[in-house]
Amino acid sequence: MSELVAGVDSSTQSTKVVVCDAASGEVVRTGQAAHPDATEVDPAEWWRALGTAGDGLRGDVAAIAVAGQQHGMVTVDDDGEVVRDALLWNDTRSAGAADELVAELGGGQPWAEAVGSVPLASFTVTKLRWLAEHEPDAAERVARVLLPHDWLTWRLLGGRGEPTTDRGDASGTGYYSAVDGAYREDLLVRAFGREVGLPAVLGPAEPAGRTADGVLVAAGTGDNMAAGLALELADGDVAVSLGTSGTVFGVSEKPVADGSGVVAGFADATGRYLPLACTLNAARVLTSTAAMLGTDLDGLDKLALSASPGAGGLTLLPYLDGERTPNLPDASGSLVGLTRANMTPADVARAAVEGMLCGLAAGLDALREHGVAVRRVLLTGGASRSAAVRAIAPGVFGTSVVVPPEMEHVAVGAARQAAWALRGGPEPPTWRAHDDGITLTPSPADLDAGAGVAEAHRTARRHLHP
Ligand SMILES: Nc1ncnc2c1ncn2[C@@H]1O[C@H](COP(=O)(O)OP(=O)(O)O)[C@@H](O)[C@H]1O
Ligand SMILES: O=C(CO)[C@@H](O)[C@H](O)COP(=O)(O)O
Repeated sequence: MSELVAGVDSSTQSTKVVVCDAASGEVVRTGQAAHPDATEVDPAEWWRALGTAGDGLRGDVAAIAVAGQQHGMVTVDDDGEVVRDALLWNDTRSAGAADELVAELGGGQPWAEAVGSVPLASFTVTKLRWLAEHEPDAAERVARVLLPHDWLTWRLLGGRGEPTTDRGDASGTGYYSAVDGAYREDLLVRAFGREVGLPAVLGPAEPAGRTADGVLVAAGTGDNMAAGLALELADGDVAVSLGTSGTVFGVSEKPVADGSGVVAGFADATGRYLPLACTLNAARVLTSTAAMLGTDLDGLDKLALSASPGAGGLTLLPYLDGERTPNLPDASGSLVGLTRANMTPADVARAAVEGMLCGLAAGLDALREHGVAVRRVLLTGGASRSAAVRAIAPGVFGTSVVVPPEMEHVAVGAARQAAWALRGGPEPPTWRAHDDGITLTPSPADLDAGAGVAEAHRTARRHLHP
């Protein structure tokens, strides 16, 4: 056994920690702790969760990296104290600020060209505008703005020195150009009204420092970027992550600049780009539907799989928490096409799984339109464990779906980055010794049914949200 490295996934619902062999990537132990269920959270809760999930980290780990939920606004004052609870990526209160900022620059395309993405309510830059407008006293006290992974990385270093970030997570702020490798402080000032301290952007294998115990702390990154590192995405591979958010992303050598805002032009954690489409409603559509039907997730799977494709004509637009793609922050969900025949637990369960997947299929189409090759989809995130998701996804996505071996990909990607920082060199260590997982290939009947389901979803969406 070579040295050990730790990877942290501080995502929306929980913190997961994995400890891996630095040479092979073999996972030797894991831990997990829940986060509060809210869209604004005291960052101290993440630190507490890291302490619980990482219990046992001490002593034998040579390096660590933190991957965090993207976009969250963590504000700190001159003493390094948190000014207010962090506003998370799924907090939509800054939707009005997003509209203002887009209008001020003359539309989405100038933003996409400046920083890769059109700022929607998720993006940090819109949260800063909201803070300046709605909480001027708090805004006054802000000395620095950090992302969740930046703040946790800084805490690991004891709050000493200047905070750091990486190109991947910085690309989700709305005030960093991954193409130029530079902050667009003019856009931050436009949003917030004044300058504010920003973390230094580290290179992919550049360490942030060492903990008081001498553990090397790598740059860290955003959670989707870390999943990309773990999945070792190659040309033609597209990841679909089904966590709190649903994300669809691939890795590309060239940046995208989608002025419609559907595809965000993020950077990855290796120096390339990570075009990504994101929905606000993924795994929790299934938990909420299961709860409504008085069953658990296994029960929901059984019900969904007992119904026919298309759920007897029932379509769920699952905008339960508003929606980001399409940009409908104030939307609510709709069940369309109810009849006496399909008003059954089985059809409702099926419509929930199909509706969630259709949002991601639309993201997949948008990625294709922006030149991302889609030869197969790799499933990750909590809801990728669902038997119904695995059965229905190949038809709805219209392509082969790979279910990689069970592991926490975000945390493993962070661990791989930690191993890279430890070893150095131009490329991360090769960890793909493990097998590729299960490949699910859609039959012609699955493809037909999936196309019908996606069309019904599009029709319902056009009708209800023209
Ligand atoms: N077998 C399953 N079927 C459906 N959903 C599942 C299953 N197992 C876990 N989940 C869901 O996955 C979600 C957690 O996934 P995760 O990727 O960790 O989310 P996040 O990164 O947003 O915190 C939870 O909502 C949980 O209910
Ligand atoms: O905002 C995005 C992507 O742009 C989200 O994907 C967040 O990064 C949160 O991820 P999960 O906690 O849902 O995995």
